[in-house]
Parts: sequence; structure tokens; C-alpha cells
Amino acid sequence: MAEMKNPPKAGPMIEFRGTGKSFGDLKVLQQVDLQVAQGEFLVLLGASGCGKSTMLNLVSGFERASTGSVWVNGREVKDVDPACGMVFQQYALFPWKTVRENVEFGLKMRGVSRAERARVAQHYIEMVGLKGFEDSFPNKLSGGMKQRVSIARVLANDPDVMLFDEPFAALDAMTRQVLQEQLLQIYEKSGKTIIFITHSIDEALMLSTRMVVMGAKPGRVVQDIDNDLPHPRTADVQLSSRYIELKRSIWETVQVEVMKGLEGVK
Ligand SMILES: Nc1ncnc2c1ncn2[C@@H]1O[C@H](COP(=O)(O)OP(=O)(O)OP(=O)(O)O)[C@@H](O)[C@H]1O
Repeated sequence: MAEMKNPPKAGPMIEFRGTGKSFGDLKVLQQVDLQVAQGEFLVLLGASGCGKSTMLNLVSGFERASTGSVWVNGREVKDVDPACGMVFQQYALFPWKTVRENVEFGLKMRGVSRAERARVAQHYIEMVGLKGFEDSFPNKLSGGMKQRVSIARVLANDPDVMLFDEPFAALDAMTRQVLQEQLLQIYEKSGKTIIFITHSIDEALMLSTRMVVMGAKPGRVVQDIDNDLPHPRTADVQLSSRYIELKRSIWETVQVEVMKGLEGVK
């Protein structure tokens, strides 16, 4: 892997400490203990409704833990935290702003000068391959391009942590593969700490350094496995025996959890 930009600090970048979350009577998460080190690319897998998005919302501060706590970079999360940038499945762009204005938005909010904003935005627009589209509006862009704008916007804010909630789920298979490769390159260059949700085991294997499978009702960690496939990862890695071994192991756990979920709704 390329050399990391940020030197490692002592202590985890993200930590769930005995974290529980309920919505009324619905216990969504129970006693989650999980540490994510700086520079890890952690993928969360698990049956629908097991609380994966809720975990991201707790890290970003959109939700508060009901029991236990959540920590980012040594601080307990008590409010929406600018140290975390979130990329959603539905791009969440401002339709009335151009690509450049969308990418500059967070910088503008922080009072960064016009010239500096333009410089930073241009850098990330080019990094995600959107040079030439700076003045386009979102409705003129494909889904893949919109998602690249979302990624550039988060990168421009230079957060410690990037959170991705099924960002490529709505894209066609080829666009998805291209964006996975771009995200891997960005990750390898930036050394950001990432939590990424997907339902695709192949996507998890291609991207992650570590995979956590969640069980449902209530949501908790049922499998935590290092992804030691070598970097840089290309499609060839999918032919390796280690890939198949990891895929089988994850698949068995996910299948058990999905079946348990289905039994619950019979
Ligand atoms: N704000 C909320 N108020 C009430 N219930 C909620 C709220 N947010 C989530 N839930 C419930 O919590 C449970 C877990 O939701 P969550 O979105 O975290 O699951 P998930 O694992 O991300 O699911 P999926 O894979 O389908 O996106 C679901 O039953 C959901 O309906």
C-alpha cells in the first residue's frame, strides 16, 4: 500500500464502548464494542435492519447512543461532528448549485477564502475525474458522476473519518467497479479512516482492510475478520484462493444471520 499521509496516533480513531441504541421499544443495537484504528478501511456487512446505518449515524453525531458511548479521535461524540464526512446512497447534492459550488460548500461554511476554496475544490474535482464538469448542475450528471461529486465534497472538507452508507448500490455494475477502484486509490493516497456499508461481499473484499458482520435483533458484532488481500487490488485478486476462502467464511456468517432475520418475520 502507498505510504499513509497521516502518521498514526495512539488510540483508536473510532470507538464504540458498550454502545446501545433504541428507538422507543425497538432495541436496534446492544452492547457494541468496536475499535477502528486510524487508516483502517472497515466494511460493515449484515442483514437489512441490523443497525448498520444507525452505527454510522452514531459516529457522525446524527444520533446519540442510548447506552454506552461513541468516540472519534479521542473525543466523545455529543453532536454532529465536522471530523466525519458522510457519503449516502442518494447523493444529497444541492440541485441548484454547480459541481464546483457543491464541492466548495463545506469550505464556504467554514469561512475559507474564495481563492483557497476554488483551489481545493479544483484539486478534488480532478481527483475524482470530473475535470470539465465544474460548472455543470447535478441534473446534467449521471448517477456515477453525482456520487463522485459527493465524494469530492467530503474529501474537500478533509475529515478524519469518511463514512459511506451503501454509496454505490444504485449504480450499474461497470460504473460501480470504476468508482470502487477510484475510491481505493483515494484511500491509499489519503490514509483516511473509513467505515463503509455494503450488501455486496465482493465489494467488501475488494475495498476493505477489515470486515465486520453484524447480527440482528438486536444488532451486534458477530464476525470481525482482517482482509489481508494484497494492495494494490485489481480484479485479478478475485481469482486468488485467499479471496475465495475469505468470501466463503463471510458468506456463511451472513447467510446464517439473514436466515435468522427471515425466521423472525415468519
Ligand atoms: N430514526 C429512527 N426512528 C425509528 N426507528 C429507526 C430509526 N432509524 C432506524 N430505525 C430502525 O432501526 C432498525 C435498524 O435500521 P438501520 O437503518 O440502522 O439498519 P441497516 O442495517 O442499515 O439496514 P439496511 O441494510 O436495510 O439499510 C430498523 O428497524 C429501522 O426501522
